[in-house]
Amino acid sequence: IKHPLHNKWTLWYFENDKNKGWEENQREITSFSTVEDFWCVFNHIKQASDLRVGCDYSLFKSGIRPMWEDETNKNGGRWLISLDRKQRSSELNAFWLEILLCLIGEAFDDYSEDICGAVVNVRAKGDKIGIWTVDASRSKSDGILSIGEIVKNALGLKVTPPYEVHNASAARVSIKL
Ligand SMILES: CN(C)c1nc(=O)c2c([nH]1)N([C@@H]1O[C@H](COP(=O)(O)OP(=O)(O)O)[C@@H](O)[C@H]1O)CN2C
Repeated sequence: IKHPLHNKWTLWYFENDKNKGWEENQREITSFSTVEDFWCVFNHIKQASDLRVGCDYSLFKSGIRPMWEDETNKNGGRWLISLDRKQRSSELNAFWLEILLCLIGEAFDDYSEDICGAVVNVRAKGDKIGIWTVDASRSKSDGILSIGEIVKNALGLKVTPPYEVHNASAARVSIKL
């Protein structure tokens, strides 16, 4: 029998088609709920480092869309790991796989409930990995800090990455627009 995961997860792919809206460019690839099916999907698709710049992968709990506007994301935020260009060849794929395994393996102990998903952005200016949590308010700060600590240790980061609140990010975009 296959080994069931605690949650069902959905993998999304974002390709930057200028003729379409951002939301239209977010495409659902597939969902899985066993360890074996995770590896089938993961071994079948391109590595993050092989994606064209401007593309993303997102892995979110099924039912949560990989966007700020989703009910479950709208009050949340993300731990944001920004890589420099040379880390694409040396660490991007290893970091992304490590984060995926933390997610499906519920590595955040009793704060795994606060996890929505994770995003990897492949960008010319430097790749990014975001771990999205459900609520950025002070009421969830110990969960956020604990998740950040586990991510920092899992990736062996020397410095603690920043945690960004989505509505600030969304506001920044609207101001920029
Ligand atoms: C529903 N909706 C429109 C919407 N909902 C969203 O949730 C959402 C967006 N739009 N995003 C748009 O992508 C641009 C690049 O962000 P980037 O994170 O790819 O990073 P770069 O600037 O390409 O490095 C953002 O500036 C924003 O325009 C980003 N984003 C998460």
